[in-house]
Amino acid sequence: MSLAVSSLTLMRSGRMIVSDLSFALTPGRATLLRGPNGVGKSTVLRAIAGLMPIASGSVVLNGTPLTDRDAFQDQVLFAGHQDALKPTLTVAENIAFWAHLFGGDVRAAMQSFQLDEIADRPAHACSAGQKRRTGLARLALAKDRPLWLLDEPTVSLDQATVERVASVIRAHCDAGGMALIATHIDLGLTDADTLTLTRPRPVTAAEETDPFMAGGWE
Ligand SMILES: Nc1ncnc2c1ncn2[C@@H]1O[C@H](COP(=O)(O)OP(=O)(O)OP(=O)(O)O)[C@@H](O)[C@H]1O
Repeated sequence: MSLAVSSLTLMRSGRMIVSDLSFALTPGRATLLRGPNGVGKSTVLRAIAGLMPIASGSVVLNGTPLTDRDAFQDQVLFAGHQDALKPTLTVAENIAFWAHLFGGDVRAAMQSFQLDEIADRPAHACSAGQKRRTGLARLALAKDRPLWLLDEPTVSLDQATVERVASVIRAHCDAGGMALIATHIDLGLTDADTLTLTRPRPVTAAEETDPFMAGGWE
């Protein structure tokens, strides 16, 4: 059980964002993905989640390559900047919807993120923090997915909920899971590993005119 990322290169709109990145995650460990704004943290998480193409390199999770799309993604939970809520559905309905996808216990997920009080509120009528808590209830549903990819999971959350999220991540890792977390906020995961991204070298004139690179993907 592991995630192995080898020589990963990622492009956005013809610009090289990440160059030749290699790292491995081992079961039972959380890794904080660090680096300044715009360095590519979300890009790395989205690429591993299969949400954007990779230019070169390989990503293998528990022996399954990223290119084996369904088998790979069945092992991954991605929680991005957006809360992925359906605005007209209530909080409870949104969580029930995800439970169809991930399995898990809707009531326990709601309790875990203290959502009972707002269970019947349409998502569009929730505050930013309530939306985020609802979105994070996916963590309680997707316990069986070994790899969690979390992009700034605690933005808009109060301190108590930040600690709650940290304890859910800790429990996931204690059960043998892996988590890769981009965050500018201290989650209190004192024993987590750290992976710091730095900017790739500037794009050369030759690369600028290369038709493959100039094409872009977005
Ligand atoms: N949709 C897009 N199309 C093209 N380029 C993009 C797109 N989204 C982001 N980028 C660029 O990709 C680079 C990496 O962005 P990314 O969001 O991965 O950074 P980040 O490290 O997560 O930043 P932050 O800490 O601000 O969240 C940035 O230079 C950004 O301008």
